[in-house]
Amino acid sequence: MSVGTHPTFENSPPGTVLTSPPDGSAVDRATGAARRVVDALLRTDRGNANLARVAEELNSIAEHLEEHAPAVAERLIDMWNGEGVTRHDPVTGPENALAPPLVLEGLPDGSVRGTVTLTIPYQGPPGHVHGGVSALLLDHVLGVANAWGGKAGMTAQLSTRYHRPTPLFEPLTLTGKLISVDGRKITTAGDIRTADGQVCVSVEGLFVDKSVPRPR
Ligand SMILES: CCCCCCCC(=O)SCCNC(=O)CCNC(=O)[C@H](O)C(C)(C)COP(=O)(O)OP(=O)(O)OC[C@H]1O[C@@H](n2cnc3c(N)ncnc32)[C@H](O)[C@@H]1OP(=O)(O)O
Repeated sequence: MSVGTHPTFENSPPGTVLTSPPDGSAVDRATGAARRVVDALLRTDRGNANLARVAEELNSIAEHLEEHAPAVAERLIDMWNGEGVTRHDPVTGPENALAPPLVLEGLPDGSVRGTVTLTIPYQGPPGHVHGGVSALLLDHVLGVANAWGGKAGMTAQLSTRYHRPTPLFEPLTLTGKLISVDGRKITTAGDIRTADGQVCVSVEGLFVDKSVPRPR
């Protein structure tokens, strides 16, 4: 799949931001607030006497948003309108409260890199990141690395090795790089490291040059 107007390491300066950073718009600020709510709900005292009222208020906010939501088909067209850098995906999307969100930059050697600190909503083992969350983040990082490398595709296989538990509450650096292209098959590798360089998770992905058509 051609990467169209996507920046690549051959046509763009090092440090090019490859994801959509939060831009201070109302939707980004609302999404940031929703992330705080998810985190705070997990942290607040279970006996917090105001939780019944919190439930009522959050349901009222959800009803307001639903009342203003166009048909899903229409929203999907709108979401996929543009140059292809998404604002809604669950890893980098500033409009998606499930996304940490991770910001990725392109490096001159063809790799991509981003740093993120994950908190309780992403917990698996006590005090550490859920393995599925690590795989989700790395799958996306590899996808962005493919685009930066000049050849995008869909994940066919993601082989994940968990070297040591990945800590919450500390900056983690995620990297990915397109390694080779063989016909329609793209091999890409990446990892998650702690600030002192310890590898917690490494992945190798096989991507196949194919895409799902954008909604119109
Ligand atoms: C910038 C945004 C970043 C976003 C990153 C997010 C990435 C994603 O999450 S993508 C979503 C998850 N992935 C999917 O849903 C993919 C679902 N699967 C499919 O659509 C297809 O099966 C797909 C694309 C993997 C293969 O497509 P298809 O056209 O059927 O390929 P096919 O002709 O069978 O195979 C092509 C080659 O790949 C190989 N291959 C295909 N699948 C696999 C596999 N799972 N394991 C090993 N080899 C495979 C085949 O053997 C073949 O090799 P060769 O050319 O040497 O004979």
